[in-house]
Amino acid sequence: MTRLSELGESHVLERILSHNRSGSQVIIGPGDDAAVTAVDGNLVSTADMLVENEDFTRTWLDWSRLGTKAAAQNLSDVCVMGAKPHGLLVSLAVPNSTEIEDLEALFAGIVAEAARAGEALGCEIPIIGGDLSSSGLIVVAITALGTVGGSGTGTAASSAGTHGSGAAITRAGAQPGDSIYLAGTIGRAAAGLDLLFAGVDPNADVGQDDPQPGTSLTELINTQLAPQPDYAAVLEMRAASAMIDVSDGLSTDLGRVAAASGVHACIDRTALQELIDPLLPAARHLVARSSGTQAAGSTDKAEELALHWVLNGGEDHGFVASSAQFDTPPVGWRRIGEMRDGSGVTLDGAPVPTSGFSHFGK
Ligand SMILES: Nc1ncnc2c1ncn2[C@@H]1O[C@H](COP(=O)(O)OP(=O)(O)O)[C@@H](O)[C@H]1O
Ligand SMILES: Cc1ncc(C[n+]2csc(CCOP(=O)(O)OP(=O)(O)O)c2C)c(N)n1
Ligand SMILES: [Mg+2]
Repeated sequence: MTRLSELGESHVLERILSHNRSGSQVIIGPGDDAAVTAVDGNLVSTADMLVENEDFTRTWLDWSRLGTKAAAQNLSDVCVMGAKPHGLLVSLAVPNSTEIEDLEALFAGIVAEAARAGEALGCEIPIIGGDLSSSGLIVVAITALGTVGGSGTGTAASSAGTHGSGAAITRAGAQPGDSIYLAGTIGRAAAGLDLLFAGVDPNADVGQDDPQPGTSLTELINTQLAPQPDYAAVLEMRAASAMIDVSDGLSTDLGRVAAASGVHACIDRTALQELIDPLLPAARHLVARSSGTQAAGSTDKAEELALHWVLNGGEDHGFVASSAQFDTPPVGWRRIGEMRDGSGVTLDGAPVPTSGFSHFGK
């Protein structure tokens, strides 16, 4: 085990970049003052960071999964714009005492998730640069770059894209009459976070003899620690009027689409039941732990908690899109409601308050 303080910056860089892959669009990669890439189309850029104690804690820290999460949260943002990613800039601040093997695991996690996204989207996504610094707290900040509107480079065709968005799919194109679709999951990462905060043993018996795939306690925790967005689903959503990545929770993120588009998003509770039911064993377990009993009424509380996770939990990086172009949902998507005239978000007609995550608490 070698600490970064024993190696110095250039050797650290050499070790971590040994995990990187090349990309055919890279003209100048890591090593010069800036990277140069050949792009075709309009540039799409996004940045998201993971900060220790705000987005993860050292107690749960697994460096490889931290890399997965940092890459996933950025790649999903590029992808839901209907763009194809072509490079990542990775900026890291870590303590001097960090072991190089851990930093290598972080990089390998980023590279592996970029490869998974690249495979789904038919592109190469190398790390093209970044920055290193030392800090008491761990910060992983990634900038992801992609393009839309080139000669066949976008991932999805947008009906909104023709109206001044450079072929990108924005939050602002939803129309009354559009169906609302969800790809991937919502609620699992939030359940995982509550399990982690409660210190639940992932192997605890919660009466799930045969859990649905992805919903054992371990898998819920893993969705929080290393989300796996369904990038390929975006390729199936060929005619989205609006699209967003659910990072802060459905209530907040669908609310953003409704506000930007000037429509009312009506969610159908029946459609959410398939997302709620698999979370009930974890919810019952947490409710029973906090009340110390299996008291009557805890079933209602568990249902309430599972609905809360589904409505307000982000971080699975599910995708929400609106479109009027499909009779049946495209592969990988489920219909969860409809856009109407008006404003705000409702669940079976009842207003859904915006209760998703906000860094500054409000
Ligand atoms: N420090 C900043 N400087 C400039 N723009 C920012 C900054 N932080 C956030 N934004 C922009 O505000 C918008 C909302 O940010 P955010 O909620 O993080 O979006 P997302 O959920 O898609 O990551 C994004 O377009 C983002 O680029
Ligand atoms: C230790 C810890 N506390 C709280 C959370 C919950 N949390 C942190 S960030 C976040 C939402 C997504 O993060 P953000 O930076 O807002 O991503 P963006 O919306 O910018 O994509 C949530 C639910 C967490 N994952 N870990
Ligand atoms: Mg962000």
